[in-house]
Amino acid sequence: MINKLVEEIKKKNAPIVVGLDPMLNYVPQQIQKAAFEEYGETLEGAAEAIWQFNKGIVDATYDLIPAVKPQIAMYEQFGLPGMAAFKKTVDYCKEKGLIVIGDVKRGDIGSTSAAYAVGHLGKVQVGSKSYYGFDEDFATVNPYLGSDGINPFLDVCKEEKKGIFVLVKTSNPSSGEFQDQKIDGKPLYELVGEKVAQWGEECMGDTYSYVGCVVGATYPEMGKVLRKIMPKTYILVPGYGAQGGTAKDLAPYFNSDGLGAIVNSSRGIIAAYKKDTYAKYGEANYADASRQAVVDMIEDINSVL
Ligand SMILES: O=c1ccn([C@@H]2O[C@H](COP(=O)(O)O)[C@@H](O)[C@H]2O)c(=O)[nH]1
Repeated sequence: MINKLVEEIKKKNAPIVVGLDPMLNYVPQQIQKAAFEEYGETLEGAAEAIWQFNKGIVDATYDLIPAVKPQIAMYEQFGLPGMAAFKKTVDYCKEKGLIVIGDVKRGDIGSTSAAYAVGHLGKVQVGSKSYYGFDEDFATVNPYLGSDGINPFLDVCKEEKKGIFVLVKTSNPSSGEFQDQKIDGKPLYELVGEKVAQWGEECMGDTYSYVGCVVGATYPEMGKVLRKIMPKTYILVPGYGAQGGTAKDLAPYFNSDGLGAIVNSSRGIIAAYKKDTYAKYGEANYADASRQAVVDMIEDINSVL
């Protein structure tokens, strides 16, 4: 899957991923109204509304982008109907030829991580049969439990030809509380980066490993150091746009081949119609606003490569 990700990024000349993080207050009134008329103001109604919203955005942008990153928390908040909307979104994006990065941030003791890996990337055995659960192409993984928590994901990735993105330096303001702490003079995020490079060596695609990492756009100096520590690791970069990361910060996340990083924007794309720049589209044409925001983001990122 890492080879396909690289191919699609090159083909579309778009090192970006659209984050499908639907909040109900981003969903235009006409979509909410139709969903609530059918299902009432219920969890089912909310799930239908976010699914229809996502579908509109995917239909308007899939030809421009290589990948999407649905954030599972935004679906989970609506309970089982929300999880069904997550699955529907994953399946629909794959039908449209998009690579799906499940932003699920899993990781636990070995046996539990194995179940997460099977549920999100692999197949679960039921008697003599086996079934895919959510079936994303990549999943984000929290490395805090160490190799025990990562290895089951690597096993499933090898079998299924899928991949993971391991949290190395997250974009949020308090990420330094633990991640920047020094151990024998080295910040923890660097130690995790070294470990990611090591895990990745035995999981190589053609040029990049299918063990990727997450480094926030909001910490460009650290991004520069981490790029060097993990030359063959694809970096998923959240924090562009709504969190303040800018294109000029991002050049050091890429390798000299112009590859090696994929930049995420969620609110900046899916709620573009709420921003002054795209207000002319209006709520009814929210998907057209998202398309224009994607075009602008691609141009912005490519301008620094
Ligand atoms: O370090 C991290 C890791 C994950 N995220 C996730 O990315 C998106 C960002 O959304 P925006 O609206 O573009 O800010 C969201 O799903 C986060 O959970 C992150 O921001 N930082």
